[in-house]
Amino acid sequence: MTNSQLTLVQIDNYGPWTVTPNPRREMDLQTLQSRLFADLAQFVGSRDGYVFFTRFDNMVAITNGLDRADHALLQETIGNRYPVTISLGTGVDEVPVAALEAATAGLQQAGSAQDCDRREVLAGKFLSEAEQADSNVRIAHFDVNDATGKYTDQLNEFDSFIQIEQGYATLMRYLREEHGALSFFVGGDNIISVCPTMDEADYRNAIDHVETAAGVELKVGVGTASTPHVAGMDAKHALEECRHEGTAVELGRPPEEVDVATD
Ligand SMILES: Nc1nc2c(ncn2[C@@H]2O[C@H](COP(=O)(O)OP(=O)(O)OP(=O)(O)O)[C@@H](O)[C@H]2O)c(=O)[nH]1
Repeated sequence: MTNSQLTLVQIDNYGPWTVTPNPRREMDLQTLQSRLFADLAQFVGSRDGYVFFTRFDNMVAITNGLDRADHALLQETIGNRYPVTISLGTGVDEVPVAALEAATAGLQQAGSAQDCDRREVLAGKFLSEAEQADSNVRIAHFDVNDATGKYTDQLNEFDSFIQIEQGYATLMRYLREEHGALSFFVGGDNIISVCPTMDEADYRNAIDHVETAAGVELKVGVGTASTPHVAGMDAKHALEECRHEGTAVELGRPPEEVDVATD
């Protein structure tokens, strides 16, 4: 079955820290945030998960394949190396937004993001070993058609950015509202979504909606597997098939074929 295990990563009491004893230099905060994201990407990615920077003070990870001990180790290693600590909330559901709601509830029940005594909370449900073996996560990798020719080589960077961001904003809202899928901008013209069970027409409707509402043309490759990395790789291969065939939507291979592949 499709089952997403999502983790909300929240920097503890970060707002007050950024201004104590005085407001800190903005580029120092940006350095800390991007290094923390890089360390999370390394830790989660090496265990075949995905993490997205979202607002940097709060980040969202897809953690199918990572258990409670992995999460506790992540908190320990960040706490040892950074001037801030992180709380982690987890949730599991067929519908990604429901998994994130559950993950969020665990942290919100433990206190506010800005409580000075709420630190390193680890709350929520994890897939059991048996559930992990029986579950698949679905990754959709969206890409703007000919972003280089239409935007990068034609417009200044800010106007290109507006186009890409408008496409992203339209897609993220549509998939969230229609399907409970969660979409994340990952750089360039790429958006990665964690999705519940959706068919080809659902993806096509999403792409049509973005073209009509924002004037941005997308294509998408979809992968389904036991971990985000394996599902995401199959999505990338499916996207290459879109490029090759000139199609807008390619659903990858069935999970039983994807999970035994070595790429
Ligand atoms: N995060 C991420 N970014 C990528 C990936 N592939 C390409 N990009 C980014 O996307 C930008 C545009 O590359 P493409 O999407 O290949 O180029 P395009 O001009 O849109 O051409 P087509 O996609 O073939 O229509 C690159 O400069 C990269 O920044 C990827 O797999 N992941």
